Amino acid sequence: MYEKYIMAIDQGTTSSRAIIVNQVGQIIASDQAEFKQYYPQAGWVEHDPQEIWNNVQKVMSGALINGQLDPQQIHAIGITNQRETSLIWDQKTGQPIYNAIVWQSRQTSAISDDLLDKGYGSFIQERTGLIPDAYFSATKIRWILDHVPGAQARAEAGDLLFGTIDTWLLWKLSNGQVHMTDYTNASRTMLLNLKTLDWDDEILHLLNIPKKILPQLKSNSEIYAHAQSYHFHDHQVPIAAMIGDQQAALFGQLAFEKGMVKSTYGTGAFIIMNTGQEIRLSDHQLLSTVAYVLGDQVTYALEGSIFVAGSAIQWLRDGLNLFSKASESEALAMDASDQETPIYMVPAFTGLGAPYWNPDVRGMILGLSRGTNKADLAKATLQAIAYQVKDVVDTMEADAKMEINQVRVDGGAASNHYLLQFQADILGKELVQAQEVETTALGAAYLAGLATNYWQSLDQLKALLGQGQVFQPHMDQIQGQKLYQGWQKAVKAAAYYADLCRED
Ligand SMILES: Nc1ncnc2c1ncn2[C@@H]1O[C@H](COP(=O)(O)OP(=O)(O)O)[C@@H](O)[C@H]1O
Ligand SMILES: O=P(O)(O)OC[C@H](O)CO
Repeated sequence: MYEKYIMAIDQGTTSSRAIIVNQVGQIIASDQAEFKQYYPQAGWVEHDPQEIWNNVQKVMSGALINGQLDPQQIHAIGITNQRETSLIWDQKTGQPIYNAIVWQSRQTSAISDDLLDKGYGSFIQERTGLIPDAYFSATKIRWILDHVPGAQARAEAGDLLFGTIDTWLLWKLSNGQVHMTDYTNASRTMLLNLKTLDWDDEILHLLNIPKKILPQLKSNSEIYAHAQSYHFHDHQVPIAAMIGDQQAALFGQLAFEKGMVKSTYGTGAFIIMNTGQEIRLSDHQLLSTVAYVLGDQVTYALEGSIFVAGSAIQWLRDGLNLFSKASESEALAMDASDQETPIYMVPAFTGLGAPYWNPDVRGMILGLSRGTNKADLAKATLQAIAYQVKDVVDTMEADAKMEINQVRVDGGAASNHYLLQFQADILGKELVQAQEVETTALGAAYLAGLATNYWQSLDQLKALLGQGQVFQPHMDQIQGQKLYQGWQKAVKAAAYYADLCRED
């Protein structure tokens, strides 16, 4: 008898991955492929949904080929995805009526500004746990229905379907048979009522979004459908997990206990604290969200979302051509000499997310001198990622009224040891790197395995994953405080400049 495996699809902002995991939690094969980013106007970011689907099929095949596996060896599939990114398609033809509007895109900010101007901020936060912003799906849906001729009428007639990327992939994988989402992705739409765990009729009414375009709500670990894609021929492979990628990373980090915190460093950085069965509404502009739903038990979380982290390193690489690989930033930063007046980079390319939520701020570099070189810029950029995470972790401690002793870290940029050491130093906290870098995909694999009896319990999962490198804080506290105060001044300067521009 063949050995059986779980396949997890991780559809991220810049690339898609497929991994194949064995019973002891090891990744035995994987594949990854980047896909195109569309920037139709300044501040807009879009993806082609068909290209995403092709890209996902390619990595599914690639992982099977790389592992030299027979598709029949796949026991179940889990899906995890970039969250909030939204698309609408025609239910009969399956054709998207517009590109997917990506989470980072600011093209819908007039709609969220309008909600705030009309005083709906706290109403929406109480219902959904979110601060009205272009980041979330609701404004993206409204924008597509407004901008595609005839779309509102077609939506009202029940001809159109909305989905985040989990929903789109499930719909494609099931050959258009099921239209479902999970509670974590739904909790990022700004349409889910966190208490009732149902779509919120009043918010739908406020935004004039017809309920019939929304998918059915499901837990994170159950069989939704069987894959009909060509990979599996007639073999019935259950699709048994869907979960937003940041929640998947929390699950993949095995952060099942209340108070546990993870920070993922990818395109953006996302810090999540497990708050157990309690919805903790933030007093400081963090988000309350669903961490995961297993059976009928809901676990909630507090989240700080930072829009630009690893993508600032990408900008140094592709925008400024300072180096050819993101990983080179590590050696460069280590080479940079300490300056009396440190250089600060505020990477607010698409505004600032948590805890500032200032969509108008743009990037700024302060403290340049004639001697500034690319090593200094690499260092300032990596430090900026760490400062933004500190902004969120400090806020999270204030909100949760508890001290966070340890942060579990993962994501592409978490392979940068300069970043992690500086992060531990500036937080004054221990960081624990995941032993397996693909924690996001592992989270989805674990959930698919739990739904299909591949694994039996959370305790069994805990035994699968060892811990990676630990980073302890070494920096003198006074020095750390001084550096961080400089960062806070730099953010104020960037916000002040945005205010001045607004007055013009
Ligand atoms: N060694 C590194 N140092 C700093 N940044 C890195 C490093 N490796 C990757 N990155 C950054 O991490 C991001 C990729 O991480 P990943 O987790 O794959 O992101 P995503 O899931 O958002 O597509 C890119 O923005 C890249 O610039
Ligand atoms: O694809 P990532 O890893 O950049 O994650 C994107 C987040 O889910 C956006 O909220």
